[in-house]
Amino acid sequence: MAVSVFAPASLANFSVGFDALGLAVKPVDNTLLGDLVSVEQAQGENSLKVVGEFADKLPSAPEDNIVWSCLHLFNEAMADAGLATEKVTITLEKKMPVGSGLGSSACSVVAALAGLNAYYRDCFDEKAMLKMMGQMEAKISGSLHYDNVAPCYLGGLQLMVADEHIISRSLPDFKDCFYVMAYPGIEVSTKAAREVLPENYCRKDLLSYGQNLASFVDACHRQDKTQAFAVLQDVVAEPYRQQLLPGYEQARNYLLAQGSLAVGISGSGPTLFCVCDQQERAQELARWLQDNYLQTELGFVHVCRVDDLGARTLKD
Ligand SMILES: Nc1ncnc2c1ncn2[C@@H]1O[C@H](COP(=O)(O)OP(=O)(O)OP(=O)(O)O)[C@@H](O)[C@H]1O
Ligand SMILES: N[C@@H](CCO)C(=O)O
Repeated sequence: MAVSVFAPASLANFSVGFDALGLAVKPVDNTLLGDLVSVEQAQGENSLKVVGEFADKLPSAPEDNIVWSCLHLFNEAMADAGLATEKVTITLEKKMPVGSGLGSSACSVVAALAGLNAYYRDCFDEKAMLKMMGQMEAKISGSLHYDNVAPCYLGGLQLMVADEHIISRSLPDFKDCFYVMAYPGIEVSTKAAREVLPENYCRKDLLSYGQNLASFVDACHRQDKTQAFAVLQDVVAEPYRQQLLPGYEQARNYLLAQGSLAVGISGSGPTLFCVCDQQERAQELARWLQDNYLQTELGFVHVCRVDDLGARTLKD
């Protein structure tokens, strides 16, 4: 039996929750923005085939692909649980640009691990899976943060909680909002974007950070859109990372002047996101970003909604 799992793009940090908030997104035109992994029984040894638009951006040796590490981690977990495994052929359809700020590695990790779990008829529960996903993200980015893998796996808006037995909780999101995601077509590695951040923050920023995040979470629970987007300001990463994003400041100023509810950096960038509550306005801003924010022919812009489903098995 072969299984195929799709894992969607995500917007980590959401400006106010560095390493602590993440939102899964899906284009309104039904484009599959994310990675696809299929798992089937092998004739011989384990193998990994990589296809798709961004396949050539990944290391050529299968052992250097994070999906291969996922297979090893999953097989170890099966062995520890006293469960038998088979040799498998894995196909990764790499639809996500690498180093994009859209959670590209998370898409591969989540699709691979969820695909393997589906293949073995859900041997592991959600928490066990999330822990493995976090471990694989940490291997790639050098630090443990769940703000891409949790929304990508579980869907919706996720808040990372400081309890390793829970890891992530769903927050109520704003169903009438559109998220315009503009990927400029250049690569910014998560590691490099973390290295530009200061070791220490001043008291003023610390206080703003706590207040913005708390106000945002409160506004989500009360479905107070005005408060939620009024406090969506990033004092932790954006001031230091915007130097890595050509044209970011100009685009941000334009989009806010045109009535966007909020503008920010998706994950570690270079993707920019802006929020609108009218689809027509979102489409207009998407066209502007297409003409003014993209740097190479690899760039794209999508008008998205929240993806409530997260990783899902696709039927043939
Ligand atoms: N299947 C895979 N998908 C993505 N990156 C992979 C994969 N396998 C190995 N890599 C390597 O992992 C690194 C991913 O880097 P990084 O964390 O900056 O990217 P990312 O996950 O695409 O970022 P972002 O979360 O900003 O989209 C790259 O060096 C890439 O070559
Ligand atoms: N929270 C992480 C997300 C990386 O995709 C960061 O901003 O470094």
